[in-house]
Amino acid sequence: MESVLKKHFGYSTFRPYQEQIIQHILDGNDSLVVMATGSGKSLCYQVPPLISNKTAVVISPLISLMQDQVMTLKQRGIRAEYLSSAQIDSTVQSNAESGNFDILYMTPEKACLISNSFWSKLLNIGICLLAVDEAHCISEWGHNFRVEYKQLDKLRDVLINVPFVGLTATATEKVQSDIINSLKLKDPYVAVGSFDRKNLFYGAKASNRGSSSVFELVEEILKCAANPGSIIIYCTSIKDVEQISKSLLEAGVESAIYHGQMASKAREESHRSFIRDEIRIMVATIAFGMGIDKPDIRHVIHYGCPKSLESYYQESGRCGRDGIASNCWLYYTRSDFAKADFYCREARSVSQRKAIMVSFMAAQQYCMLRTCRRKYLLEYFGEICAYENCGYCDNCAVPKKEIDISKQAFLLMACIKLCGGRWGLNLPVDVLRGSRSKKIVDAKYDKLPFHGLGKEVSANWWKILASQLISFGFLTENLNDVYKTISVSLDGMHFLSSCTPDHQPPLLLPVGEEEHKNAIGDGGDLNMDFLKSEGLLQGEVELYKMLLEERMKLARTAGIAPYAICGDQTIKKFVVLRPSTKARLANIDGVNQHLLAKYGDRILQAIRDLSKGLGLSLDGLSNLQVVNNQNICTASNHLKELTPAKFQAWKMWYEDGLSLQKIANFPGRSAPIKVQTVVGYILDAARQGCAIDWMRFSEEIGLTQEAFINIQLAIMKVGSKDKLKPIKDELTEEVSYTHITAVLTMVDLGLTRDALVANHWSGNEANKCSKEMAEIPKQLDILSHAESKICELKEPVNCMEDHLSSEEKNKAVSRMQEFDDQQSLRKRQRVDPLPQENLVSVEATEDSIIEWLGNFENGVSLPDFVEHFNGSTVESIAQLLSCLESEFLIYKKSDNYKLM
Ligand SMILES: Nc1ncnc2c1ncn2[C@@H]1O[C@H](COP(=O)(O)OP(=O)(O)OP(=O)(O)O)[C@@H](O)[C@H]1O
Repeated sequence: MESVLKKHFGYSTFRPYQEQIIQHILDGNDSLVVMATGSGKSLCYQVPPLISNKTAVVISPLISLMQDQVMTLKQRGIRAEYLSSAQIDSTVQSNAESGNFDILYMTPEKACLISNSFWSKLLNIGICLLAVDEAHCISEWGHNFRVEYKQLDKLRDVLINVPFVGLTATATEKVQSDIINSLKLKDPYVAVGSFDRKNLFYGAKASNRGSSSVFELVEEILKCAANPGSIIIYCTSIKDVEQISKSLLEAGVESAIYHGQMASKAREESHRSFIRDEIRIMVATIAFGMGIDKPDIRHVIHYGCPKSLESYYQESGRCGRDGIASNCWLYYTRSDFAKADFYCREARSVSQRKAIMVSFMAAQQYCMLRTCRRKYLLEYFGEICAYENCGYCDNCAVPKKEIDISKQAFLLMACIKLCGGRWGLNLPVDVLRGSRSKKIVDAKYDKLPFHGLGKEVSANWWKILASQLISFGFLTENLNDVYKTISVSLDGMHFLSSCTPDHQPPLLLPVGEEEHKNAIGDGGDLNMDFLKSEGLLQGEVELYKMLLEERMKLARTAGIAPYAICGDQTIKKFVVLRPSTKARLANIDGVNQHLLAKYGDRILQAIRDLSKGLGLSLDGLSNLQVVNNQNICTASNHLKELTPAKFQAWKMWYEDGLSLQKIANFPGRSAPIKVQTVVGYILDAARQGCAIDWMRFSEEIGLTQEAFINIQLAIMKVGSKDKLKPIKDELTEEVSYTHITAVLTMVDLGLTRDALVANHWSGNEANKCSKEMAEIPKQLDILSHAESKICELKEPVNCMEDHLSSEEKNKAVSRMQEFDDQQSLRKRQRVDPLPQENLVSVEATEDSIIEWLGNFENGVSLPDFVEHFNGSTVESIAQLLSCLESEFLIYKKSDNYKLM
C-alpha cells in the first residue's frame, strides 16, 4: 500500500482511516466513509485497483468532476477514463470491458442504463470495487437528493461479491443509515472522521445587498486577488452572479462565471479556465464545483445565506484543500431568511420539506451566531466539541463588545412566554412594538402588560436580539410541521425566574451587528508575508513565486491544470529543500513517479538556475531555520495546532529572543514553570512546523555534538525510539531525558547531524568530540554497527573543513585514523568467533540490493546495508540506493529503505 501511495501519489504516509478503509476493500468488505471535505476519501478507492490489478468503478454525479479526476489521475500514471453521455471516445466502453482501466468513472444514469453484459464482462476480467461518491445524494434527508442514486441498488444484484463503498463528506446519522439501506451495504465498515477543517477560518457578516455592499465586497476581493491562490464567490441568484462579475470587471479584475442557465460549452470553458489558473476568480451559483479538487482555493465567499448548513459545509470545504490557511466568509441579509418557501418547492414529500426547513434554519442560525462557528458546525454534524472557543473564527478571534441587555432580553423572553410559545418570532415582536393587528387583538395580546413597551426600537433590532438569545440558548426555535415557532428554553426560564419587572440580573451578551472591517482578510495573513512567517528567507519567497510560474508554463504546454502537476505545498518543499538530484526530488512528499519521469529534469534545472540567481545554496543545508519540511504551516496554523501556552512559549523564545529560563520564570505567569516544560513546548512547536533556530536551542539546553552522536548511537543500539528509558540507560549521566527528546525531535524533523556540525559546533568541540568518540563505551555492540559508525565519524571531519585550521584538521584526521585502527582491531577480535560465511565479501549491485531487500518487509537501514554488503564502500552503497530510489524501485521511510 505504501509503495503504491508513493509511486502514484507521491505521498509517504496515509491520512487517518485511509489505510483501514483500503484494507477492508481489499478484504472484500463493504464500507461507508464519512469524512471531511478534502480529507482524502478519493484515495480510498483509487489505491485498491493499483494493488489488485482490477478495475475500480466509481459512480460520480457530475461530468466535469469526473473529467477533473481523470485528468489528475492520468498525471499520476493511472489508467483512468469516464463513461457518460459526454464521452466522445467510443472505444472507452470496449476498453473498459477488456480491463484496460484502473479506474472507470460513471454517472449514476449510465451505471443504471448500461447493459448487463458490460458488467458480466467486467466481472470476468476483474472488478475490485464499486464506489458511490457523494453518497448523501442517495438520501432524501441529504441536502442534494438525486433520484438516479436511489436506483443504484440494482447493481447489487449484478455485482455479486464486489465490495461497495459509499463516500460522503456530509451525512448526519439519519443520512448514514439511509445510505447503508439504499445501497444494501452488508455489515459495512463505517469510518466517520472528524469534520473539522483546521486550516479554514470561518466568518459571517451582515450586509444590506445594496450597491455599497457590492462595492465593499469587490474591494475585499481585490485585496485577496493580490495574493496567490484562487477565489470562489457563491451567489444565491444568477442576477447576483452577473452583477458581481460586472462590478469586478469595472474594477479591472476578470472573473469567470458559472450558473445553470449558461450553455454547457460556456460552462465547461469557465470551469476549464478556472482550474487551469487562467482565471483566478469564479463567481457562480452552487451549480459550480461539486467535488472540485483544486487545492489552492484560498477564499470561498458566500454572497447570501446558503440553503442548508450541509451545503455550506460542502461549498466552503472547497477552500484550502492543500492544508494552507484559507478563509470562508459568508455575507447575509435578513431577507435571505425569507427564502424557505422557495427552497421547499424542491420537496417531494412532507418529510423532505421538513428536512429542508431544518437545515435551512441551521444555516440561518449559523449566520447570526455570536458563539464559536466551528463548534456550531461540528456539533451540527454530531461531533463532540470540548472547547467553547476555537480561536479561528470571527466570533472567537475578534473580541466582541459586550453590553448588558438584561432589560430588553427580559421584555422579549417574557413576551414570548406570555404569547404561549405557539408563534413565530414576528408576533411577539409586533406585540412589543404595540401592533393592533387582527391576530393580536383577537388573541387579546394587546392587553398584555408588555404591549407597546418595545416600540422605541425597530422590529429588526428585536429580531437580531432574538437571534443572539437563540445563539446563547435562552430561546429555542422549533419546527412544527413546516412552520417555525419560538419558545423560551430552560436556561431562559431560569433567567426569567430571577427577574422582576423592576429588576433583572445583568445579562452580558455580545450584541449588535459588528463591523468586520476588512472582513475577508481577517482570517490570516495570506500574502507572501506568510511564507516569511514560516521562516522562509526573502530569496526563498522569490524562489517560490518563480517556481509557481515555472509550474504554470509546464501546465500550459501540457494543457492541464497546474495543480495536476503538483500542489503548492510540494512547491514549498522544493523551495526549502532545493534538491539537486533526482533521488532527493523523489524523496519529497508529493512527488510521484510520473512527475519525476515527466517533469523531474525541468524542475531540477529550474531549481538549480533560479537558486543560483538568488544566491541560494542547493540541498537546503544552509537554512537551519526551517527544518520541518514535512509539516510547513503558517503562523495561524501554529495557533490552532498548539495550545496557547505552547504557542506563546515558542513566540517568546523564537520571536522575542527570551531564554528558556526567562520564559519559565516570566513575571506574567501566576507561578513559574519548569525549564523542561518550556523545552517540551518548543519541541512541540517545532513538530507543528514552527521555525526553530536549532543552534541556539542546542546551546541553551547544553546539547553537545558528542551527546548528539552518543544519543544516536544509543538509539541504534536499542533499535527503537518508542521508549526513552532504554536509550537513557545506554548513556552517561550527563545526558538528560531533555537531550534525548530534543535529538529525537530533530531526527524526526529530518535535521541531520551534518547540518548541525557544519553550522554550529565549533571546530574545537568537533575535535574534542572526535577524540571522545574514539572512546565510545565498550559495552556498545560495535560489531553490528562498526562500519556505519566509522562512516559517521568521518563525516564531522569533512564538515569541519570550513571551521578548522589545517593543524586542527590534521589532528582530527589522525585521531580518526587512530579510531579506524582501534575499530578494525576490535572488529577483528570480535569477528573471529563468527561463522565463516560472515567473512565472505558481499558486493552491492542494484540487483543484489533489490534481491536482499526483498527479504525484509519492514525495510533495512543504511548501517544494515553496510554491514551486509561488506565488499562495498558506504559511498557506493549510498549511491546505488540513491539511484534505485530515483527509479522508484525502492523508497525510504523513517530511515529504512523498503522495496517499492
Ligand atoms: N495520504 C495523503 N497524503 C497527502 N495528501 C493526500 C493524501 N490523501 C489525499 N491527499 C490529497 O488531499 C486532497 C484531497 O483529497 P480528496 O480529493 O480525496 O478529498 P475528498 O475527501 O474526496 O474531498 P471531497 O469530499 O471534497 O471531494 C487531494 O489533493 C489529495 O491528493
